[in-house]
Amino acid sequence: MAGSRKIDLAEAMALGPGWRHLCFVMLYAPDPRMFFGCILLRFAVLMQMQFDGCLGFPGSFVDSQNSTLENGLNRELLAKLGEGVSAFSVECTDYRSSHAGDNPHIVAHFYAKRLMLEQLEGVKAGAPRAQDHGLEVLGLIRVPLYTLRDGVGGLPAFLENSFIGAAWEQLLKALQDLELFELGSVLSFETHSYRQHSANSWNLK
Ligand SMILES: O=c1[nH]cnc2c1ncn2[C@H]1C[C@H](O)[C@@H](COP(=O)(O)OP(=O)(O)O)O1
Repeated sequence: MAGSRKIDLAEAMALGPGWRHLCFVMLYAPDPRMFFGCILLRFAVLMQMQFDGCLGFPGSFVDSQNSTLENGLNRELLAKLGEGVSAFSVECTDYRSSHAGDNPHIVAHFYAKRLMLEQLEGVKAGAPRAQDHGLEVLGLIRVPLYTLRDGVGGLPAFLENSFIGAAWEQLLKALQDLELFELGSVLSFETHSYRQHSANSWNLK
């Protein structure tokens, strides 16, 4: 979906039945714990490993004709992540952005939902019992929001993985907008991941 444009929700919903709606969500929670006794974890941010080895966010196409996008997304989360998601619901008032691409006619909606750490842990604990676990979704991944002393380990190395669709851009934009991580320290125009993804950008500005 290269060359997509940012649109607001009302405009997206007025596009008509020829358009399909993709919804994904980044679940995250403040995490005050320390890693190895010296690395502050800051936030727990969840992504998932897909069946094809790519990293992405939970979600999929949702039916926008018979219910709201958020209801469709919440049902999808139940199938992909299991009963742990019944402790909350994603709402249109949460962090959200929408991008429309004309060929094919798809609108991609990306949400971020802030949870309490216990809720996030509940999602992780329940995921192995979800309907799609082990088939489409191989497991939940925690995004490392730190850099190791070598300057490579942690988030910079994580960003070199393979990501599906616009997941790489969505992750970075959300980390930046929600001020979960200071990206300037890990992302330079020289990095492989930056060059790789900016060439296939969804222009998520
Ligand atoms: O996390 C994501 N962020 C952005 N785009 C994504 C993400 N995960 C998948 N995708 C893209 C890839 C495909 O173009 C569509 C649909 O993927 P999926 O939900 O796997 O749909 P199917 O069941 O395969 O139709 O979204």
